[in-house]
Amino acid sequence: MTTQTHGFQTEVQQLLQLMIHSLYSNRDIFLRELISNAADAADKLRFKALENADLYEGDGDLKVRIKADKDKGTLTISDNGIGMTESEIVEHLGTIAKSGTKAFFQSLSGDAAKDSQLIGQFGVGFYSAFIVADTVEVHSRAAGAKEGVMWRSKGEGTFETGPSDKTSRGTDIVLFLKDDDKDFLESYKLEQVIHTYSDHIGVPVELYKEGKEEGEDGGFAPVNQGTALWTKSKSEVSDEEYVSFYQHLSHDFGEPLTWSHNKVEGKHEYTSLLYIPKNAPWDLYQRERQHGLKLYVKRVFIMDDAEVFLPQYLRFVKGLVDSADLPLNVSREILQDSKLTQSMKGAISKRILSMLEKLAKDKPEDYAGFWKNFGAVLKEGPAEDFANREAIAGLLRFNSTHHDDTEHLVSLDEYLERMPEGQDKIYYVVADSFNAARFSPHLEVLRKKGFEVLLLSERIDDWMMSHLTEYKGKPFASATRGELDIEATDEEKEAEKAIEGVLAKVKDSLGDKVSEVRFTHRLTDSPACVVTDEHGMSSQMAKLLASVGQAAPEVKYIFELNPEHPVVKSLDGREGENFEDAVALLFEQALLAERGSLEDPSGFVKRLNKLMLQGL
Ligand SMILES: Nc1ncnc2c1ncn2[C@@H]1O[C@H](COP(=O)(O)OP(=O)(O)OP(=O)(O)O)[C@@H](O)[C@H]1O
Repeated sequence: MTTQTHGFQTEVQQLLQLMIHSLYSNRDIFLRELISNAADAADKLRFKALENADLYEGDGDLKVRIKADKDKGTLTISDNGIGMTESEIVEHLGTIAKSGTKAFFQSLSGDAAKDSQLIGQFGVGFYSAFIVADTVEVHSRAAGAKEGVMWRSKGEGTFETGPSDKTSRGTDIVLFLKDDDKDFLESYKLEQVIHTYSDHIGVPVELYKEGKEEGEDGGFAPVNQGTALWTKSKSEVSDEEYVSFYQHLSHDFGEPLTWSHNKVEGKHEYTSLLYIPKNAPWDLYQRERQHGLKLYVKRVFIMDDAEVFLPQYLRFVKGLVDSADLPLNVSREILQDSKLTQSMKGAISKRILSMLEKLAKDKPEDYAGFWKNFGAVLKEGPAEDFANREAIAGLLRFNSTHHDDTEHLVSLDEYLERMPEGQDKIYYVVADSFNAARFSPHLEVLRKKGFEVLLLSERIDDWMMSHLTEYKGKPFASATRGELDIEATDEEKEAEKAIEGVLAKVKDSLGDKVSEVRFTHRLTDSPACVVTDEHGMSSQMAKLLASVGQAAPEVKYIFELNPEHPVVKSLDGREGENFEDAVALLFEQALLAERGSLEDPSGFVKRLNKLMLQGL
């Protein structure tokens, strides 16, 4: 083997120039790239050795070793993986073997900030060594080869190759660090970076410890554990290990409620490890809060908080995904546009929902705890995740007229199970508080018929219900919106007939304040109520909009009268001011029950006092 000088492919020269300037603020990544290459070299050897175990040459204990030499100012990253032959080293470390490389370089703008982003996405690989080194020397001996090969470059257009005296299998990458980057000779710095990037990669990473006796381990001590926990099969991992891994992953001191560990094979290949925490983090409702899964690609850590794998309404989930299909240099931007990520997100969402279903079924008490902490977040689900609406609905919990207290919650399945014959809808009411919902006049007839009504009073509820149309084939029906579709009895019809003329007079009296006046059968004890149109804006939605400072159109109510109520019946005989006052009072009490407040409370009080005086 002779010593030779080679020119880098034009694109490599461009990459080197751009990268050194634009990636300096992320200089740590060189270590990730080189460790990841070393781990890949181990993986490749393992794969080849499946067919030819001789390639191990008696050394199957694959690892990565990192040694800093302060006297020489060098940092060496060594592996005993597959190694490279002379022709391989010239090809791999002299060119960029990626399709679209030319077009990529043409797309660069010359603006360092923009380009650094693009270069980061492109992937810098081995060449990132030049971010911190002014000279890089590689010594490699390929598995099965007799001779070693040397590669050396200053990263300026050319590189040299020649014989190397390396006899052991694998590759040593020797970085002659620039003066400004000598901090990478310090073990604390190395340990920190190695921990961040390779804590759970499948190959042990060892660091040379100064002053440690050079025994059998040659002075090296492990920095990472060398086994990616999620790569083990479920049966190999104990509950304690899952819990401690959760704590490591989430920085949560507590224990998770449950977890799910899955290897997916087939069209896409990935492993996911997903945890449901027991406690909500303090910033769960802060919009700018980071959330997402840790992303690994082939066991190499890529990024924290990869939010693309989790919908917002499942943002409390902690965990990781390890993909075999994504490229190592994948960026957030690429993930965002990738079909693969979208399909993984879909599958992961389903997985989490079924994990919650299982928890609800097997450990209802734990599920109740989960609901208390995260229920309000899950309620965002029907609006965000159309495809999984039914599954999400099945996980929702409600107060209902069945228990008539705030303590007991019911699921939709329980509701359906109890549904009496003749009932074909799931009735609910949304009000400002539990009691306002519970005592809402709109429920009177439903209660009388023995129909259960879900009582909702959280801010998000009205918005959530507007995204739920049915569950297991049964439509949802708001007790306060639209018609109730409950057939009137003969007596009710007669009562209506008797005071038919009243409707038009009441409408005249109220004018624009209401959109319509009609008789209703939803009331038994109350004389009147207001309802909103099936498609119109509800009181709660209007309040929600107002609370976030948005202009809400005025809610136009339909005023409904109970034809069997004596006060309503009495309208027929009233005239003039007496009639006007009675109508106004009926309307105002209906508004009070619906909204809890009036626009003109003093007018209401005056009318009420007048009525009391008459009664004295
Ligand atoms: N430690 C090593 N042992 C054996 N081969 C190596 C080693 N480091 C690099 N190589 C070879 O050099 C090639 C180029 O490495 P480089 O890091 O530039 O790109 P890559 O690993 O293919 O892609 P990327 O890093 O963008 O995922 C590798 O594909 C591999 O064949």
